[in-house]
Amino acid sequence: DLAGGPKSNGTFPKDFLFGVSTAAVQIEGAWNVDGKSESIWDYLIHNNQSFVRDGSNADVAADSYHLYKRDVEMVRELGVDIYRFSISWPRVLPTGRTNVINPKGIQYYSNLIDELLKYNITPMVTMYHWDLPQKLQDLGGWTNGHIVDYYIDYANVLFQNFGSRVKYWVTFNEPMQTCLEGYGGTYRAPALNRHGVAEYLCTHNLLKAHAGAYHLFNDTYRSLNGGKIGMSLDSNWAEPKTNSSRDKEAADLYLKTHMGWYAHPVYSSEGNYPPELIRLVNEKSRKQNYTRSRLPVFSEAEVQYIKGTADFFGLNHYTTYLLSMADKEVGAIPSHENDVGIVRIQDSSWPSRSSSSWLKVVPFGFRRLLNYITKNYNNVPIIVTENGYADFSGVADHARVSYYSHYLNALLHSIHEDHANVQGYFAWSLMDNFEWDDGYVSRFGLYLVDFDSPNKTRSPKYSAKLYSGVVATRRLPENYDPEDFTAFSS
Ligand SMILES: O=S(=O)(O)CCCN1CCN(CCO[C@@H]2O[C@H](CO)[C@@H](O)[C@H](O)[C@H]2O)CC1
Repeated sequence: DLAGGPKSNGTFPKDFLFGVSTAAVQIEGAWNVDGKSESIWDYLIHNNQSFVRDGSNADVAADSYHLYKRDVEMVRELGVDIYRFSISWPRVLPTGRTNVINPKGIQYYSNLIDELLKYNITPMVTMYHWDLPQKLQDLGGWTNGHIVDYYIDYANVLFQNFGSRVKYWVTFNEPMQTCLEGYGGTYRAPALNRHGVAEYLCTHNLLKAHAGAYHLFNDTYRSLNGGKIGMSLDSNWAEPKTNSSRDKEAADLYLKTHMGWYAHPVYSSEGNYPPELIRLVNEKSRKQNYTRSRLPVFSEAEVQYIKGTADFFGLNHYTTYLLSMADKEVGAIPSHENDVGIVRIQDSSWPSRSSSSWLKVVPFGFRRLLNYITKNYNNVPIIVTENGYADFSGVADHARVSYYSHYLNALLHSIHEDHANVQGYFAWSLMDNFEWDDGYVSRFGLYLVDFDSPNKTRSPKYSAKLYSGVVATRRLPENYDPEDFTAFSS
């Protein structure tokens, strides 16, 4: 049964935070306007025409750099409490370093924050949503240990300029996408593809950078301004392919070596990388004649420095996979995939019809993942910072209405029956935007964007009405049926 349970008659608590999310590269445009320098995404897309499915780029995107007041108006129309957007490092620090602080970059984000506060909407800032300044990538980017200090200096500029008005901070959006797919693969910028080595160096430095920003916030800014800081991790739910103990082991190992790769060092009571990952990479490295493991080692001091560096667990969730242990070598040698040795598929019976081929509709997976996090990370406060559905376009988005209804129903069960400490939920995304390698083909917005119109006209889809209704009433629509997946049948 796909549903996350029967129709919940629970309601969302009064103080439950409903929000909506976006990211700089995907909405702002103005890629080289008013002093902004090139990000690794500008560089990748401009130099690899075939990278984006529709040959498009993010040079203008939804032009939010100029249209942010319309964006805030949409946030108001949805009636949500909080708006999660990201700050572009190369827009604020064009050299990547603090020797040049771009006043027009600071001004843009200051204007956006003031516009939100004017209408009593709480800003949530994602400090890094994949857009490293290219000038820092030229120095090795996240594989260069000095990036830790460069990021902490960048964080300090944000806390100094916006800390009195911003109360929710996310240090990194989906670090695994940056490291595993960007440094260990070609799916994300900088598409370095040094699998087996660079994804581990990237993660090692990124976790130190995250901890450095947390301690700076905690030691210097929290007493001044209050506020909360965390990280947003992306995770699929991992269901065993069969009931065999090996498949159950595979599902558990997947969560430990993907989400846990970042969650164990920060949110577990022991800290450090998950023991399973340490063992697997050590064994493979030895067989491959490396003198030392390809997984860098945290000193005991570093383990303690990184442990506990978050006030909440940010979770980005979309879909579910079926897991089994590989019975032969998988992936490139060396690679994280080969080190872990797991095979993941999706059940062909799961409803999809999404423009994003990986997005299958599996509400029970959301409930089980929230349960898993609650059980394995000491009932940590969870904020779902992204959840949503992609289609090819149109305002009569019945599939997206159904997706949100099913996932919000699963969330209600997770809160009321499973007692997960979920404090907020953000829909991805406020509007259609640049969906990375999918360009403008795959659309996630609650608002449709007409990218051909000069004003990038935004219009509410049916799902905007669904979502604003849930926010206002704190419950699902009366006519919601958890067994109804007809919206996904082609
Ligand atoms: O099975 S495959 O390996 O062939 C492809 C699976 C890739 N998924 C894609 C979604 N991603 C997290 C989503 O990524 C997030 O969600 C949004 C929608 O994508 C993005 O627009 C956001 O910027 C991003 O934060 C996790 C990995």
